[in-house]
Amino acid sequence: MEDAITVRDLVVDRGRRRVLHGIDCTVPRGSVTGLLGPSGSGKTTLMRAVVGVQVIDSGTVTVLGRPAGSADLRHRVGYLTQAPSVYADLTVRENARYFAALQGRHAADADRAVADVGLADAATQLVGTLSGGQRSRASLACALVGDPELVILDEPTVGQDPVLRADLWARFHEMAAAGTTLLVSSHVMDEAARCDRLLLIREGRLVADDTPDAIRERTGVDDLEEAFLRLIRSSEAGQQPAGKEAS
Ligand SMILES: Nc1ncnc2c1ncn2[C@@H]1O[C@H](COP(=O)(O)OP(=O)(O)OP(=O)(O)O)[C@@H](O)[C@H]1O
Repeated sequence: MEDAITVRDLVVDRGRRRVLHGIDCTVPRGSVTGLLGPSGSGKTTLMRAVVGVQVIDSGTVTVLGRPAGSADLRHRVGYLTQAPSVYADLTVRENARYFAALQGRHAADADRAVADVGLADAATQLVGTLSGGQRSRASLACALVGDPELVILDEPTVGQDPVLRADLWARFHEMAAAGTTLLVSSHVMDEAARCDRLLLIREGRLVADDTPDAIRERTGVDDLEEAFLRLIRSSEAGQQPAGKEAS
């Protein structure tokens, strides 16, 4: 089956600086792919290119068989940005129902999305009165409410407690098992092990594109943070960066 996302030789400059230096990667359908890397490494920029809101300098980004940003992808791709995009003067439920209506979905779909992110008890609370972590989950509910084929989540678990983080990751895997493709960014390496596949990015270059087990095997360590360090060191030493093609 064709991959959900195919990125070829993607180069992006932002503010006169090269931010992505020729990224090549694929994201298989029906999987949870983690986009991991330090702050400022280019994760958001790559996600913006996939969603089609980033001006690119060269290369191609193909999403669900179409050029990224194509109008017909609008309802097929969900995007959670780092800044919560919900209305502060509406309740959680009203927000979810509003975004559901925009996507031709029903109130029941909205209510399910709210429950899925653990906000059922806060459904009637104004978003403006929520904690940061709750607001981010309200935004997540709105990104998921249309049941998109591809979901791009920029650091969805920041500010969540460990139980909620575990619940959210379980929900992501349920969605993947039902056929949804998820690309999830994080700079917390302990989330890497929760992903089916990993894209490791550093300073705008891909350091690895593989499964967690393959990365462990290649580097000879179980801890993915240590594995990531070894991959960086070997790429800095001029060796072939680890990746699918290199294996
Ligand atoms: N609008 C902008 N103008 C100029 N430079 C930008 C702009 N947005 C981002 N950058 C730069 O591009 C680089 C990559 O940023 P990006 O937001 O993609 O990183 P990130 O990996 O998502 O970081 P974080 O984990 O902190 O969100 C950084 O050096 C950042 O300073």
